[in-house]
Amino acid sequence: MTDASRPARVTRLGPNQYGKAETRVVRIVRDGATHRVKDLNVSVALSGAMDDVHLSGSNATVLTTDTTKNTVFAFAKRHGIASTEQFGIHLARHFVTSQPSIHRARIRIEEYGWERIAAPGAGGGEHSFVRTGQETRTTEVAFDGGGWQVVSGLRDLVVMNSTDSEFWGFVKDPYTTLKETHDRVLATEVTARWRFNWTDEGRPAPDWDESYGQARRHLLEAFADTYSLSLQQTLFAMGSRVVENRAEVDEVRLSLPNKHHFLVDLEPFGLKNDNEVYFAADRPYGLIEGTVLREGAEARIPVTD
Ligand SMILES: O=c1[nH]c(=O)c2[nH]c(=O)[nH]c2[nH]1
Repeated sequence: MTDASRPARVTRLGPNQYGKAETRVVRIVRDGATHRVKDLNVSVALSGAMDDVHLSGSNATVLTTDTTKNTVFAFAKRHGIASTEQFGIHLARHFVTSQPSIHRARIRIEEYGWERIAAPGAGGGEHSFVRTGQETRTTEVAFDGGGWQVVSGLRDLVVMNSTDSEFWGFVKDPYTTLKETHDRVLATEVTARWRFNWTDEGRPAPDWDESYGQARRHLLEAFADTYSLSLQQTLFAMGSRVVENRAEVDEVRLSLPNKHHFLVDLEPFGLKNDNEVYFAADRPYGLIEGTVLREGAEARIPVTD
């Protein structure tokens, strides 16, 4: 076929990545009779010289997704799981430095918490656990052979203030029916991600577990301390509290569904509702999202995911 008679190419390959998603690994550390549990959900995404596998079907540059899953399990034994961040760093470094075709690795990790059951019987406190019903800890580590980006966070952290929340002074148009309120319930389910300014292994890494615990504490304390005139204002206060108190964090991205609590009309029953009985609606919900940045820092956490 001559060039002139060859049909014009209408497609080309755009950005791509691959890897095993959601490898569930549980690592038990047996310190005598006292056991510790790390329970993770690890997703690996690799990218690099992967044109041929898409365009010609040659798999010569492909480290299989099955291998990436096996590596997660092997590294849980070989390196242990000191923290989600440290585990992600081990994995990302391994994939990028051991395979010439892999130029970038992104490791997402969710951690599910387990608490000891303090039963009076023998051994209960040492090897029996109950899943913490609260939040899930999250981490995303990205490495391109040069710099690191670590974004940690949490999701499903449900919080409520039963007062100290008002909402008034908003736009009224022909469709507005919402009543102004000077005392409402403010409840949300926090998804937070925060970006560390640590980018290279020449510098000491933060103490990941300490950082997580403190960031979580600051989010909760700011939620509780803020006399709220809107969930947007509370969002900014929560993100600011983390950035102001944690020098290792430059950016906090928050997604806060407004879990509306509507006062129930009890008049038909001859009862007065003095801010006591609410209908907790599950949908629709207002969705308040925003990023808080350290002065001079750039927004790098994606707005939508
Ligand atoms: O804190 C709030 N922010 C809003 O933007 C909003 N909109 C709304 O209906 N209720 C609320 N509450």
